Amino acid sequence: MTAKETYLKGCFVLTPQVFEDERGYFFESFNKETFKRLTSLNMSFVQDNQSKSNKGVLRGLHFQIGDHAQAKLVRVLQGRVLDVCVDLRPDSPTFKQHFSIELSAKNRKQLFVPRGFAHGFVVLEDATIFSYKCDNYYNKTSERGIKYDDKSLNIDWRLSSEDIVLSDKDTHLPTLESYLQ
Ligand SMILES: Cc1cn([C@H]2C[C@H](O)[C@@H](COP(=O)(O)OP(=O)(O)O[C@H]3O[C@@H](C)C(=O)[C@@H](O)[C@H]3O)O2)c(=O)[nH]c1=O
Repeated sequence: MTAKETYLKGCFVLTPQVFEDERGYFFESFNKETFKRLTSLNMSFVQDNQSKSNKGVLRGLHFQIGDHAQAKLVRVLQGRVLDVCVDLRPDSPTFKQHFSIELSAKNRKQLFVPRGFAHGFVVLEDATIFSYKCDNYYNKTSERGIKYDDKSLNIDWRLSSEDIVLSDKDTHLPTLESYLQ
């Protein structure tokens, strides 16, 4: 496994070491000790989530607030996404800046999204299976979000808005400016 910190402090891209042989492949998708050695973070993940979506589905930008804030370790088991996280830590030098990366079953990359970030992804292939670990439990009343096409964030989602499929909830998310007020 290798880990590279992005320009957003505490946000890492991880790439596992893959062992291939005549049977197929093997890799450690998460190892608490290795993760700690590479990132200096002693994570205790408590919930694993999985979702399946077709091309064009965009989930995000989501986060939980207060004591229910979540760090997430995200990856793709099948297919391909463009994954995006936004630094919403008011005291961070990169407040309101975002990082995006293609995650796929092929590249096996993982993104570690710290607490205090919004997170979302757009699916680039049908039947994409997305999987993530969270260090805090789901709490419905603490859920918040920012609209994916927020003008001030100016995220390049690669797909045009006509090709993007949102949940009803995600259609009605506020802009960053109105959320911060
Ligand atoms: C996130 C979540 C949802 N649910 C339920 C609520 C709802 O009925 C159904 C679908 O939920 P959502 O529409 O919120 O699912 P989704 O839009 O996939 O939400 C996820 O998006 C990505 C980008 C994230 O970063 C995640 O943290 C999470 O917010 O699943 C849980 O039971 N546990 C959970 O942890």
